[in-house]
Parts: sequence; structure tokens; C-alpha cells
Amino acid sequence: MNLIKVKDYAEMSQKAAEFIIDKVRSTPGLKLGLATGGTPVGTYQKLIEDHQNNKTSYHDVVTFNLDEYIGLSGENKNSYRFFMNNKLFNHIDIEKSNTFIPRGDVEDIISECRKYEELISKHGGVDLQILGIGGNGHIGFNEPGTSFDTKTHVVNLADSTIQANARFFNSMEEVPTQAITMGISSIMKSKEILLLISGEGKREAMKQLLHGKISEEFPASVLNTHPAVTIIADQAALAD
Ligand SMILES: N[C@@H]1[C@@H](O)[C@H](O)[C@@H](COP(=O)(O)O)O[C@@H]1O
Repeated sequence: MNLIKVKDYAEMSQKAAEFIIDKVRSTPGLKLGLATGGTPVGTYQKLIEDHQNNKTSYHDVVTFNLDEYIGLSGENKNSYRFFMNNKLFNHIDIEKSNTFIPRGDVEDIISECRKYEELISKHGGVDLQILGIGGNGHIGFNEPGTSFDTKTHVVNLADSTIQANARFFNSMEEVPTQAITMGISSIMKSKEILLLISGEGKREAMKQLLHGKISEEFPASVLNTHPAVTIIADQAALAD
């Protein structure tokens, strides 16, 4: 894994945006894997600014998001579809029909999992996957204990993840307890991965990722076996 150390969240966002813009510009029809959470928001903001100032075009870019809450429709302001429209898609020239996010509000969620996996394959797979990391090492919504062989699947969220995500909801009762997520094997099929890590709250996860053993108990550890991972981490996440 290639580790790029930066000062703070702002520098991480700037570097990550430059990395992505370079791929968008150099790879016609880029298949871009996207993540939600607080970590990539600054990066998306930088992509928007660059689109406005330098006219980088997303016209032929196809995006696949990692995950979605079960039970929330795209109109719900806490859904990841709403988040992505609001934080990125509405502000760049991407075709909405080229932005894919698993549906959490369909009746047959098992068939949605299969269809999402097929959709990614049909497009030739993800070229560059952006990832954040949960404090417990989850990637996408693959919680500790998830098999490294998983494809897109339904998960029960860990209590710590529910707690961490509660900040976006009005009350605990509203926080979904299940999600649909690309699996570990789906993520690992990406040709290249860019992992963003910022803040003190991620320090333990950072340490375990770099120095811990590769184990399903710490999902992100699998990234040590991927041939093309770049991590951009800030000082707060790196400090011992
Ligand atoms: N499903 C998302 C993950 O993709 C994200 O990486 C994680 C960390 O979020 P944050 O960046 O807000 O710390 O939160 C959620 O669980």
C-alpha cells in the first residue's frame, strides 16, 4: 500500500481530488466507485470547485456507490442516494442515469444484491474505488466478521456503526439497522483503490490497518493484499 501523509483534512481532500481528477481526465468512460460518510465530503467539494473552474467533465463517467440503508428511499434525506445527489452529482455534469447506488427500498432485496453485482460486471468493473473506513475497520458496510468472499449483500449494522451514524438522524429510532453493501470481494475486484483516513477517531483503525494482521475481524486489513491501494491519511489519524 502506498501511504501519502498529509497535514489535515483540507490537504487530504485536495490531494484526493487531484488523484480522482487525474483519472477522470486520463481514462475515457472511467468507472468510479464512490463512498459516503463525512470523510469524502471535502473531496467532493474540491471536485465541484474544479469542475466549475477548470471544466473537468464527468459526462462519460459512470459511478457505483458502495452501499445504502435498507428501508430508505432516495428521497429520504438520510439516504445515501440523497447524500450523493446533494454533495456531488447535482453540481457536476454527470448523467444521473450513469450514477448507480444499490436500492434499499425494493421488495426483493436479495435480487437487488445480485442485480447490483451484475451491473458492475456488465460495465467491466470499477477502475478506481474511493473508500473511507469505520472506526472498527469496516469498509462499505462490511462489519467485522464479514467473509472476504462476500459479494453485494445485506448486513446487520454493528452497534458502534449505528451509534456513529446517529449524528445524521433526529432520533436513535430512525437510524436504520440494516444496509445493502458491496461485499469485500466486490470491493477487492476494483482495479485501484483510494482510501481516505482523517481524524483522531480513526487512529486505532489506522494503526491496525498498517501493523495488524490480515483478518476478517478487521475488514480493511484485506486491502493489504490488493496490488494497487493508495492511502491518504492526515496527521491526526497517523499520530501514535
Ligand atoms: N458506509 C459508510 C462507510 O463507507 C464510511 O467509510 C464510514 C465512515 O464514515 P465517516 O467518513 O463519516 O467516518 O461510515 C459509513 O459506515
